[in-house]
Amino acid sequence: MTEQALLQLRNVSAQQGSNTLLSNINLSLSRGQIMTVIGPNGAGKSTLLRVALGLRNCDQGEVQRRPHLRVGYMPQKLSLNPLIPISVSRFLRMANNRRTSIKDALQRAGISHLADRPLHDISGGETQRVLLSRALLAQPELLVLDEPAQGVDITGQTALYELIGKLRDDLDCAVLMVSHDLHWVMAQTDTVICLNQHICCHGHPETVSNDPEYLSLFGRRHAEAIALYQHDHDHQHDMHGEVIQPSDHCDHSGHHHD
Ligand SMILES: Nc1ncnc2c1ncn2[C@@H]1O[C@H](COP(=O)(O)OP(=O)(O)OP(=O)(O)O)[C@@H](O)[C@H]1O
Repeated sequence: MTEQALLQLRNVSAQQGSNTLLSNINLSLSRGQIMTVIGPNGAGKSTLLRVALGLRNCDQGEVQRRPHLRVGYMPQKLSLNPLIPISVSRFLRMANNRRTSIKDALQRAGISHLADRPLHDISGGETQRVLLSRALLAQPELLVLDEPAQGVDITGQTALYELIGKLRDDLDCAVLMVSHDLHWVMAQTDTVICLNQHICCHGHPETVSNDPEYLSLFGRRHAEAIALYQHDHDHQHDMHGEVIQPSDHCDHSGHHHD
């Protein structure tokens, strides 16, 4: 593990029965870096976050986190019994590993005004910010966000992603995030990982946007996001994400993979 790295995955693979969820994943994340994982539904993005956090074991390879690393995790879903009424601050008081005050976490997430509101009465976008503030309670050096902007309207998405950038600056933390918002990803992320069980391509957003596999996965759905980029594919995936036209492929960061 390099000195600056907070998190490193080496040759990580994960299976569920006979299904391969992750195959030969390598990544390294340092303080101050925003790394965004993109990929189609079922590509293994949430699994990758969970393996990185140690919430799920990998079957092969190695996951290293810096010792005593403070991590804040915002999961994809909030699972709470809707029959139990609970205020936002009470919900936050239930969090383990609190290193900062609830007031501070709410304020950083821009939702101080929601402290006494019932959790079940707030909007989807507000709920996302509550989950973000819960992740901030750990005073994280690594912030792990699984689709933070889901259920948030377009204006709210921009504000939320700007907030994530500001948190990175203010806390000098690393951010590992899953996002489907390619416009934002391409504009603001330091490193993009394009995942489809294996890492199809990775690197600076502009480089990834030029990668044949990125275009193959996202070209149609996000035509405007890639309008600037035009080139040929060098391999394709079958419906299980397997490469069906393997070729010696360069990932644009100087590393070759199959
Ligand atoms: N515990 C589990 N048991 C069985 N299958 C699982 C389990 N966890 C994940 N999977 C399967 O692994 C695959 C990857 O799931 P994962 O949630 O990591 O994908 P994702 O890229 O985050 O998808 P999405 O964009 O839809 O959220 C899916 O096919 C999913 O059904």
